Amino acid sequence: MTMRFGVIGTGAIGREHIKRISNKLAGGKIVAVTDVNQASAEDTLETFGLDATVYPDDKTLLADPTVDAVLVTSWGPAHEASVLAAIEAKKYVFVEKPLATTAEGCMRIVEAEIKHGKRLVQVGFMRRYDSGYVQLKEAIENKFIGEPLMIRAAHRNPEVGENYTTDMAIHDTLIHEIDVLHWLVNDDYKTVQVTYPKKSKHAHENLKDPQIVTLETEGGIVMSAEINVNCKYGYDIQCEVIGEEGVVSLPEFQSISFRKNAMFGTNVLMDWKDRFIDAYDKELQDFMDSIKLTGEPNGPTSWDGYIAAVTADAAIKAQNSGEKEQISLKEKPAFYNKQTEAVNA
Ligand SMILES: NC(=O)C1=CN([C@@H]2O[C@H](COP(=O)(O)OP(=O)(O)OC[C@H]3O[C@@H](n4cnc5c(N)ncnc54)[C@H](O)[C@@H]3O)[C@@H](O)[C@H]2O)C=CC1
Ligand SMILES: O=C1[C@@H](O)[C@H](O)[C@@H](O)[C@H](O)[C@H]1O
Repeated sequence: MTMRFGVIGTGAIGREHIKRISNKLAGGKIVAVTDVNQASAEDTLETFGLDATVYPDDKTLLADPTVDAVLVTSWGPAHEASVLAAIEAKKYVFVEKPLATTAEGCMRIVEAEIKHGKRLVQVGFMRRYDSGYVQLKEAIENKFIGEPLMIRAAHRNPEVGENYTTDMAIHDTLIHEIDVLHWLVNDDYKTVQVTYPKKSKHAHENLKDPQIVTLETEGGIVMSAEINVNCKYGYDIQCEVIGEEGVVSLPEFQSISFRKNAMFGTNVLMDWKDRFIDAYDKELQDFMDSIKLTGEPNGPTSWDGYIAAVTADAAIKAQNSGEKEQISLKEKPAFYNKQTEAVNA
């Protein structure tokens, strides 16, 4: 059976997902779109050849009985209201990060989902579907490097606009490391601290860039993540896990090597859209397939969105205090333990 999607937010990533569902993945179809910029929503019909209805807002789109699931790809501050409305309408939801911009907002979604009684929501933490990170996790779980002790990560963007602020380094950029690093080692965060190296001359006046975020887990693993969003040379994601018996590293993005003009080299990507293209495909294919198979999505949960929000809040506090800040999570509801057991069974 085809899953009929409504799309809330037809900007950069909304369009990427429309394209992959329409042209690349199996079992999905876009039947409805909306955007506060109505012209953008209308434009997707022609650009992607969609046979879809354009709605004025998320509420009217959700009232369409032909919509089985929604993609929430609007701006972060709009996510919570659309996700809660989708749960109320009993529709499946694939929501881009962040699930909500506050921990309290994420908790409202968790509570609504639990009240509904089965999982409806998947959060777009696509790195969990990237084959490089999956291989790292397998190596850690197979004890290939013994117990993991430390992680060194880097998240580098070529440049950011004037509207990118110091706290966005945490809730827009580091949020991917926050999600994937604790998942890799299956441990909970305990503390976070932020330090600022010498400022890059490419960072605009009010932006502190680069930043070093140090996360410590309950099990004592120390993770150092460099956020460097004006590195100029490319979009570069690094991750090295240092264990008692060895070290494993995230593979470089595959590209041809070249010999030319007395140089030997390889290309570095410039755009986030290309780096995790397979992972974006896999997360949405899994969303559709697992709902068809089990009636519930199988990927990152609302609880994962809550963990990321609490950790990001503590990291923003640490940006301002310069101190080591505590990360305090509420107890995980049994509802999400049950889901994890079912997935692992
Ligand atoms: N997983 C990933 O790697 C990435 C995730 N994202 C996330 O996806 C979301 C969207 O990001 P972009 O596409 O880059 O932003 P964008 O600014 O290109 O697009 C956002 C769109 O949402 C629309 N919008 C805003 N409020 C709305 C509302 N209440 N209802 C309907 N439409 C609304 C805007 O008019 C705009 O067209 C963000 O939360 C961002 O963090 C973005 C890029 C990569
Ligand atoms: O999610 C993303 C963007 O919103 C963010 O701005 C970038 O820094 C990330 O690399 C990208 O994956």
